[in-house]
Amino acid sequence: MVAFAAASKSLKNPNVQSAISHLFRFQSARTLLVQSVSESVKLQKLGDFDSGIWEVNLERPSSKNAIGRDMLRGLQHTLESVNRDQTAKVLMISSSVPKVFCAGADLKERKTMSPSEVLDFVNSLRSAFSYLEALCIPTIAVIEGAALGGGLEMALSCDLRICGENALLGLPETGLAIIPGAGGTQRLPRLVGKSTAKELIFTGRKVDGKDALSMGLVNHCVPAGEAHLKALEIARFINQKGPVAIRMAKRAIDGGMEVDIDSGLAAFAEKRKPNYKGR
Ligand SMILES: CC(C)(COP(=O)([O-])OP(=O)([O-])OC[C@H]1O[C@@H](n2cnc3c(N)ncnc32)[C@H](O)[C@@H]1OP(=O)([O-])[O-])[C@@H](O)C(=O)NCCC(=O)NCCSC(=O)C[C@@](C)(O)CC(=O)[O-]
Repeated sequence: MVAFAAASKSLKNPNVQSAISHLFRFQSARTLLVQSVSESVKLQKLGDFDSGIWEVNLERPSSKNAIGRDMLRGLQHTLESVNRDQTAKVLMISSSVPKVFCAGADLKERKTMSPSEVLDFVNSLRSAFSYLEALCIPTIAVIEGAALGGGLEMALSCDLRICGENALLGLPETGLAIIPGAGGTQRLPRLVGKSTAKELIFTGRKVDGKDALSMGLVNHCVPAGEAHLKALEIARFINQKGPVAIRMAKRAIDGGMEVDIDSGLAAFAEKRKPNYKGR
């Protein structure tokens, strides 16, 4: 009884609380379930106190996670199952291929496609990224290494981006005589400003993690190899909050950014979608 009282007293000590939260922060996550949606896309659900944190893992080493038709289907099915399941609270998107997040569209497969097949593919990729952006729960892209072309466009569709210092981010499409067709021309300027986005897209320049942080392209840049840990730390903070409040906050921010502030607040207060004026 005396020992119990002493233990509960020490639990109230701020130093002990801080040590516990430090331990909690660095405790590695336990994966409870791995679902293989396609050969190159795996869905992991973390367990124990991380229950609610889900992770999409890109795993196509032969092409540095370049997205072809099969991988795109896997991604679409995965995102749909995440959106359907009320137990999912936060989604991380990461790569199990060293030194790369995603190399963009599969350019080898592209060579085998007819012009109309290319058009269909790019439309589907764009829709998949819009679906990702509109997912009802927060999403975090975990970027170690290259996130290029469609790979960066996927990360831009997430709510947060965490990268390692070794990251290489860019939209090199104009060098291939195409444009970033999966939303990069729209999402990059909204994040870093019109002029910086134009410079990056016109020149195809690739930036490292530190530069990406300084231009607001990522939320955090951490030492190489630590992006996953940082993302998990943030996912854990989100996971402790009220899930309905988090979903509503995401809707309010995303919906409100499209309209002027008064319309955004009115729509939120009346629990309706904003009335968009004009096109
Ligand atoms: C990622 C690094 C830095 C790794 O650089 P690295 O580690 O030096 O690896 P690598 O360059 O030796 O590549 C390893 C293997 O991955 C393949 N690979 C690599 N990337 C792709 C790809 N995209 N498509 C298909 N295969 C790819 C590459 O061909 C090679 O295959 P192998 O020769 O061993 O058989 C380098 O490989 C690289 O720079 N890749 C190209 C990145 C790029 O240009 N991405 C833009 C693609 S276009 C796009 O995304 C268009 C889009 C989505 O916006 C709109 C649209 O669809 O039209």
